[in-house]
Amino acid sequence: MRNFTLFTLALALVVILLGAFTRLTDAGLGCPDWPGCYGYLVVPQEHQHAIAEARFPERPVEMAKAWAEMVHRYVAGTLGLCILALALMAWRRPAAPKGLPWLLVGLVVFQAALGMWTVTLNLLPLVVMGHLIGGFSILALLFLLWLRQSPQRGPLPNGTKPLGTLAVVATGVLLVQIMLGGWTSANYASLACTELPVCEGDWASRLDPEAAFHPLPPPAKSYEFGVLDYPARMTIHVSHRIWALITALVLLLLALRLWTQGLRREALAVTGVLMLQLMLGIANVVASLPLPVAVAHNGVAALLLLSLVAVNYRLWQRSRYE
Ligand code: HEM
Repeated sequence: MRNFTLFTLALALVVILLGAFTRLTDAGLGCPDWPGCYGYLVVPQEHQHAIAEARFPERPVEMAKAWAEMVHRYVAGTLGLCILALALMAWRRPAAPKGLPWLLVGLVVFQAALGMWTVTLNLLPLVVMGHLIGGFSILALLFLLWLRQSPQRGPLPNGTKPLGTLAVVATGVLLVQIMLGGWTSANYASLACTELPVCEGDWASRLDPEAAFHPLPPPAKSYEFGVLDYPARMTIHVSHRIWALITALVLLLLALRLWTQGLRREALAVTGVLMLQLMLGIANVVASLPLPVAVAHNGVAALLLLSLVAVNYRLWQRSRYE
């Protein structure tokens, strides 16, 4: 079951990367219906285009986008089945964790509903960001499930006790940063500031937090390419940058404390992945969001979250020795 959990974890990472690819290639509405594609089980063939376009006249078939969307759905469906299989395996094994696999089943069902609403609500930013967070939560919990089946590591060095709280705070700070990233992407605010390190123009006097963080944007037929005006998008972008600074400081403090307490492997993992993520974020801005960089920025955010799950697990597992 441990190996199958690892396989499912890897599959979840693939689904997250496919989701980022779909979002970043503007293929989220590549199939305007759900769960089918223009009413078909697979992407409509050339000879079916006329019928497909009669069903959805406002959305001519674009094969590349439809394929991106459907591949994401098929692989996500496979992930859902693997999670269900994990829950059934755990149920039959007396020593296996029981609650976590079924929590994952519930989450993956909700995630499928969010995937449906992403399409039916025409990329409403709250749903798009929620779908991203759902994916990250599934990944983090699968990793936790794998850790719980892994051999126990030795007792912690003395003095690491207070680090547990710092690790939880750092995870909270990182989650806010991931949400802000998802909000940046879902509101098409990625290119609202093009200069570094500070946004161009009189940005500070034009901030509009109310419009930027209102959960529901002004009603629109579709939210593809964003509906917020420039000050709101710029505010979202700037917030993601400023919170990145706070995240970096908190995570570096955690890494420093881990290092001095002898947990060097954990300290190096957090620092290394954080540095990579910051470089990818900066490259996003400098090079105007190249697709591979933007997809990698999403994937490395997921890895950063996993590094903190590992740190928390290590620090809090001490209760088993006490
Ligand atoms: C700890 C640091 C950071 C984390 C965890 C993080 C995380 C994220 C996440 C999860 C997304 C959403 C990606 C998606 O929807 O596919 C995102 C988007 C973005 N991030 Fe970051 N980020 C960090 C730092 C930065 C920095 C320092 C910059 C620039 C200076 C930056 C620029 C961007 C941009 C432009 C986007 C939008 C890309 C898009 O449209 O997909 N990020 N970030």
